[in-house]
Amino acid sequence: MSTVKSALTIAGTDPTGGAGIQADLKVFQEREVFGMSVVTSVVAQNTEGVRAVQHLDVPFIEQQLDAVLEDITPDAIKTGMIATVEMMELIARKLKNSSIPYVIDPVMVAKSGDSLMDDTSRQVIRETLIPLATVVTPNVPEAEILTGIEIATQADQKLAAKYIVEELGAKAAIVKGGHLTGEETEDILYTDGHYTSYYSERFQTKHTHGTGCTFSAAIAAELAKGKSIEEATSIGKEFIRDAIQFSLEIGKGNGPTNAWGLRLQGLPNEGENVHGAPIR
Ligand SMILES: Nc1ncnc2c1ncn2[C@@H]1O[C@H](COP(=O)(O)OP(=O)(O)O)[C@@H](O)[C@H]1O
Ligand SMILES: Cc1ncc(COP(=O)(O)O)c(N)n1
Repeated sequence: MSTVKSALTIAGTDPTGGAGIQADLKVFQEREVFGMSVVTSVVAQNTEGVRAVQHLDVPFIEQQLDAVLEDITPDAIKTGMIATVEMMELIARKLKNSSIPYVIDPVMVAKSGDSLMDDTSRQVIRETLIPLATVVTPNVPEAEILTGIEIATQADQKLAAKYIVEELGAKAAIVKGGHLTGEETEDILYTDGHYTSYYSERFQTKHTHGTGCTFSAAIAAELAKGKSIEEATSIGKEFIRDAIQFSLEIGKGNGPTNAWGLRLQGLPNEGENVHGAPIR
């Protein structure tokens, strides 16, 4: 029996590699979890914005899902961009009786401001997918849409996280604080009647393309390894912190997070490479 853990992402694409499926797979690899993917929508986007979107036919998404699930049982599943009600219904049907840890990043709008989910789907995700989730990881605007609560403070973040669990039926919710202000970022987890805050310094950088994808994929990878929700969130927070600290100046717009940031934590001394070996 293989002891290798695997994780499946069901999401949209980013041909520049910074967000969506491509980002998720890089994170899974970094966390040493075997990454698998089912594409929902193909997105013509880059670090500057979204140019066009093509949704795949739902029966074809189902064929991809069946091809994976009839062969390999993932140890965790993550969904990202699920743009239509029909896609949500399909995924809900497939995951209804599953006990596989399931992370929902309820992707609604790209960093560039382009919409990745239509208005009806923003409401329907509350009834179809959220109740099946082990963890939901909304940013502030997404949490506002899911809960109807305006979020400006830590107390509002808490209310929203609790609402997603107690009213919408997820096992846990993390309302992320990236869109708020302050010297620190605070992400607030609510599960089993308790709140836990996860902090990091706030980096002054515009290179934050794919932060949400990176964070939720790291959490999914850790859940795949059997970590608790709290442990997985803690590792996810460390992972995204370093991925943002060492984010990449690639492209003309908002550059991507760096999935190998964690490996650069101890910056090399001058004249050494990142592994401490002398540069010749
Ligand atoms: N400038 C920043 N410095 C440090 N961490 C950040 C920064 N911006 C976002 N984060 C963190 O990245 C993760 C995703 O952030 P957020 O911007 O809230 O969501 P999204 O990427 O989905 O819009 C969270 O853990 C958040 O706290
Ligand atoms: C296919 C896809 N999924 C998600 C995002 C969100 O990215 P971000 O994490 O920057 O909000 C994106 N731009 N494209």
